[in-house]
Amino acid sequence: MALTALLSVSDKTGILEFAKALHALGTKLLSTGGTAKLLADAGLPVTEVAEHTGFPEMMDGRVKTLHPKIHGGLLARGDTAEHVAAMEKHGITRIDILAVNLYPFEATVAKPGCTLEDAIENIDIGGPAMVRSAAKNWKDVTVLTDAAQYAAVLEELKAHGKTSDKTRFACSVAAFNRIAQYDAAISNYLSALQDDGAKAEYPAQMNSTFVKVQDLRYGENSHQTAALYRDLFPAPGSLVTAKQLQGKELSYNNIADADAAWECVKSFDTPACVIVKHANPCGVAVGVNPAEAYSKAFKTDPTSAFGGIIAFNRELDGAAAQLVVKQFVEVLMAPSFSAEALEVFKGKVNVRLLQIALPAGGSRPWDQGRNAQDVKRVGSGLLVQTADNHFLKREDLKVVTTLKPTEQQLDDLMFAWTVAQYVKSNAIVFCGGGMTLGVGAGQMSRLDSARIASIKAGHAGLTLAGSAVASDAFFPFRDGLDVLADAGATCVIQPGGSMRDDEVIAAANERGIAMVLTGVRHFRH
Ligand SMILES: NC(=O)c1ncn([C@@H]2O[C@H](COP(=O)(O)O)[C@@H](O)[C@H]2O)c1NC=O
Repeated sequence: MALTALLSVSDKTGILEFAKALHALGTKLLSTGGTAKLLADAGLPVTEVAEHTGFPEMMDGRVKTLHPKIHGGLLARGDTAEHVAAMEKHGITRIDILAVNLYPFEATVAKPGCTLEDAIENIDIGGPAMVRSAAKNWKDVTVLTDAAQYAAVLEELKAHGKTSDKTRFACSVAAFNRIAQYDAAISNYLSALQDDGAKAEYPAQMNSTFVKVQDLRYGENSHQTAALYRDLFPAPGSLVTAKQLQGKELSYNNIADADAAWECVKSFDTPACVIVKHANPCGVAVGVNPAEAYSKAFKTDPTSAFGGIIAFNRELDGAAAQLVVKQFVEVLMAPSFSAEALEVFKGKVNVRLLQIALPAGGSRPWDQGRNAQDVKRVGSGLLVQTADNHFLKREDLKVVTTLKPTEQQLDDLMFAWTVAQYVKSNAIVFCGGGMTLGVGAGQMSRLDSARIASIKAGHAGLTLAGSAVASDAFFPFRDGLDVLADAGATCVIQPGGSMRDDEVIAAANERGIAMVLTGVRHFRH
């Protein structure tokens, strides 16, 4: 018996070709106003839903398909005698295939100046209702909610005259997912609306949709299970858009560390390299090319770099690859890899190579490829904040000491500040000559971070004489500054804002240090 397909789409992409192919297979076509017109104009025999139900489309299209002849045709179970009898009694035709895409609610509310009225009129009612009916009755009905599904379904129809259970079930799941996304968008929009019509930054209810990228072997530890999900529409240049070119499966910790490395390396204009261990940079440097940047970054802390996650913001070329391959590396990330670099790592089958396109607009696209919001789980709750996407400009700096920093010192301070943004608090970062010299991370006391950073520089055989230091937050007392001065630092960048700023500034003057304040803090927990 010939199949019947109901086509009702707002986005008409690919629908004509799909309808033509269905028609060629002998499928009867049913369709709503605009879609029916498109098909009829192309010469296809199509029955309008209004003609099929004997009920006109009305109320500006608010009522088109909401009719028992449509929903009975979608919901009737083929294996239930009572359902089949009801269809016969009421002259209901089985609808075997349903292709629907919904009124563009998400695109409408994304437009600047969208009114509540525009938004409400773009809430599709009949479409989701049909999709739910068809998806519930997946054993009898194939439901398509995305033009990308048309080709595969046609292939099956051509080959077998029907779709498989597996395909229909997969289509049903995709359909319910689409409805969930759609309803989440409506709920988010409406629950963010305030009395004055403005949109609240944080809606009364937050509905998020994430799509699974992959299961992971385990979580942070082997007794924990884990998976990676991505945003429905990931930002270009973000970690989840990475293509793995070779290497072992990524682990949970690999991904967390890779994200830290990638976010940090993206912050530099010039060729840069970031080496991360346990979510903290243990070596960061800029250079004339990736090879030089890597050599400098590695020197900061060769011990910690072992088994590190290494990110570049330029193509990884053969010269840099020849250097990196000498160390044990877990993950290597770059916007691209030269043929020579790929050849170097060909034999290192375990090394994971991740290629991530930098977003258009250069390697320093502050507003692109970064999350707008950060979220963190707390007991039965979610902490939400705007992401720390503050990027300091040189002109924002306030010199507070009698000694003014030189241009070279300002370069070093800006570099140190950029790195400190990606180091867990309390962060103290000694730098010089475009490289990190000592990194103190994640300590409960700033004083200890300062001590650790200086000890680590010593272990790496690096001198801190004449170094520049960034502190991610203010110095509560002068003691932290004294540790930096004792180590050999000559300039410091910090937010300021402590009750004892005067004491700290006086200490800097006393110790011959040039100090600049940013007015912005970069806590990272
Ligand atoms: N009201 C209804 O009964 C109804 N039935 C289907 N629609 C939608 O109408 C759109 C297609 O309309 P047309 O074929 O007229 O261009 C589709 O997005 C479909 O989801 C409806 N529109 C809105 O609810």
